[in-house]
Amino acid sequence: MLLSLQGNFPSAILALADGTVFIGNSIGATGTTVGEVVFNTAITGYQEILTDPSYCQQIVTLTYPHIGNYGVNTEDIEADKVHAAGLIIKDLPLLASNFRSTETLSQYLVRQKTVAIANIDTRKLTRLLRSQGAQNGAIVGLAAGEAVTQARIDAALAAAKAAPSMKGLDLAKVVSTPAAYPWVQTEWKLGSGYGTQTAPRFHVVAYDYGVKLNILRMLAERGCKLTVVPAQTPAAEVLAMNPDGVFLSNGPGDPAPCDYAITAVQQIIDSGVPTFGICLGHQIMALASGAKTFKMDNSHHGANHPVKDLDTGRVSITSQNHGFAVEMESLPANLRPTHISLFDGTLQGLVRTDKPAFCFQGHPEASPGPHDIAYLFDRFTALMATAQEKK
Ligand SMILES: NC(=O)CC[C@H](N)C(=O)O
Repeated sequence: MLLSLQGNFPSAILALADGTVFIGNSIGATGTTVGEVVFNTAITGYQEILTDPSYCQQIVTLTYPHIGNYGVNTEDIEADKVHAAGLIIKDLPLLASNFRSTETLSQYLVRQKTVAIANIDTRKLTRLLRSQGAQNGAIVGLAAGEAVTQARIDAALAAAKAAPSMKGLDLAKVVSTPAAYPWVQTEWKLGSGYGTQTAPRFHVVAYDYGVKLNILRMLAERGCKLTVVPAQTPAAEVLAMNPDGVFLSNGPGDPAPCDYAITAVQQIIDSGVPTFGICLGHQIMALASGAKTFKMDNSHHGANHPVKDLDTGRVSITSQNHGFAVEMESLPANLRPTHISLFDGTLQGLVRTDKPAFCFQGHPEASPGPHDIAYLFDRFTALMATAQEKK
């Protein structure tokens, strides 16, 4: 299979900022892409990972060695396009087979103009990233017939070294929707596909910092009709919609420079409207409450991360995708930790003790991943139900 893959696909170069070079095969678009190289340990869900807007300006390595075997379909998307800056895999099976598949991973990557490399030692790459921390890289996908030359390798290395650091980058406003839109689509079910929320109990305004669609679907499934608004929408505009709750989405980049979001979230929480944040939304809620965030040495990307609920002792296996985290030591008196990672002890969940607001660092919407911690969505609807009773 390896020989056949090499025969059918042009060459590609992966260069890291530290000077490491891998040569493999181009299985996506031709051209050069740069970004922060991270590894994700999920075994399935490559289409959801590629379309997750939180991967903007990141090149994703999948540690599972066979990627592409069930093809690509029109439904398993977390946004309307691929957001990852590039893809690195070991082996692309030559046969894609699934009843929902409409094209192969390689065809999809070409159509989405995503540069991708296969057939490199992803275990070696992962060990390098794991021991030295995340670093920038470049993939060069060559055209058929083009040879890997020293000049091309040098150009790839130069591109990797010139890529901007993720620290200090505000990408939420880059990927956010340009205009507000309504959302009523519910979760996917075998046999009927996605459904529609026709009898909503709550109106939720969702800040789109790069929202994964399955979050919106899981809220709609639980009785919410949503209005998704651009990242820079002022709090006054959101509160004027008289929402039952406000949701703060996941998103790419560093949360610290997102001053517009931090200010708006401060005002929203102060107003007393129930608020729930996921991932970047969790980090923004923490910053808006006076805590600090930092860039982690070893970021979390996978679908098997154990997280402990400090209130109940319950351990959930969770989906994760973050490179920044909230500093435990920086928590003000009105922010109480509710969840921690059992991998490295970092903070995973927070609740405001003075307001109906809470947040989670991982991904309760999974997609891909387990649904152990979906109970957080029910916690949000319960908060909104309590607030409605008081009205
Ligand atoms: N998935 C997310 O929302 C990621 C949040 C942030 N960009 C981080 O890397 O930590």
